[in-house]
Amino acid sequence: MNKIIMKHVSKSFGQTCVLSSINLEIQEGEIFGLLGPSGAGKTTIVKILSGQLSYQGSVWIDQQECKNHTDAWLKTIGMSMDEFGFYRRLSIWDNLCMFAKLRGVSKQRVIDVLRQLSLYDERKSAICNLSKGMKQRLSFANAILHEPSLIFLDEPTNGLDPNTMKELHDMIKHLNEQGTTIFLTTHNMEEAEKLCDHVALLNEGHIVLYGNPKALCCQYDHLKTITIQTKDHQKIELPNTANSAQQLSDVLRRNNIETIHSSEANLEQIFREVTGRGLS
Ligand SMILES: Nc1ncnc2c1ncn2[C@@H]1O[C@H](COP(=O)(O)OP(=O)(O)OP(=O)(O)O)[C@@H](O)[C@H]1O
Repeated sequence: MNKIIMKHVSKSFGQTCVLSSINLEIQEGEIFGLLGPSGAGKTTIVKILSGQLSYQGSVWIDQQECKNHTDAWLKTIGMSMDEFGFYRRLSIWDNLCMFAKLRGVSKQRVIDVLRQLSLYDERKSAICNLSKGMKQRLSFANAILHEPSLIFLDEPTNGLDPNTMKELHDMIKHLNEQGTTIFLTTHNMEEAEKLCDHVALLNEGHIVLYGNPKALCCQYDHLKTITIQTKDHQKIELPNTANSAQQLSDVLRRNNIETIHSSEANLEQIFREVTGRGLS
């Protein structure tokens, strides 16, 4: 069943068209990744879906057309965005308790979530003294506090070190296993390949590609490569096609191979192939 449907959604700021006739379907219970370079329009889509921006076209969430997002509906979604929306001088505890009260969530649930995200021992720290990773975890805590069925995560791991990123990925997967639909944006293709059931690539306000990350990588067969490290320390990269057979057999005949491996196309290469540009 579809959790979100977008039909011909467009958005302009003044004369500038930022999104052009976006059509998307996000299934209930999946992790969906919206990928694209800076300025592609990812945050604009999240803001439209979460009722923060007007738009042309139509959006359905849970089979209901979203023209006016009611307060009751807003309680069914969670959001973690770059602008954290916390009071910087207040503590983790005071901030979360305030949001909990607004959503009718118990203090026990605040304690449970803080423990789950390893923030309980830091609960008295002011927001302005937190590291980037702690702020991301806190933002995530706030998004899941009221146990929503749909969560928007806008670049949840941006700027995090690999360990903190892995922790957050585990939390996202855990939440998804419990049935929560996750809509995340990222420019990190590796993250998308690891986490997402489906991805859409957004470029200059258009969806240029949609699919399951692994299926897309198989589909772009001609981007597969063979990498050979020779005994005399040369690195040879060949496309994984029949045309490379001659070169490969030459190296083999010379008995000059130290290591050899083949690799599938990745989303970064596919994006470059489709748009003619990189992601950063
Ligand atoms: N309120 C606004 N007024 C005018 N232009 C805006 C507004 N919000 C976004 N834009 C413009 O819309 C375009 C898309 O912005 P958006 O933040 O959606 O991109 P993004 O893909 O999320 O980028 P990033 O990865 O850098 O966050 C950008 O050119 C941005 O400057």
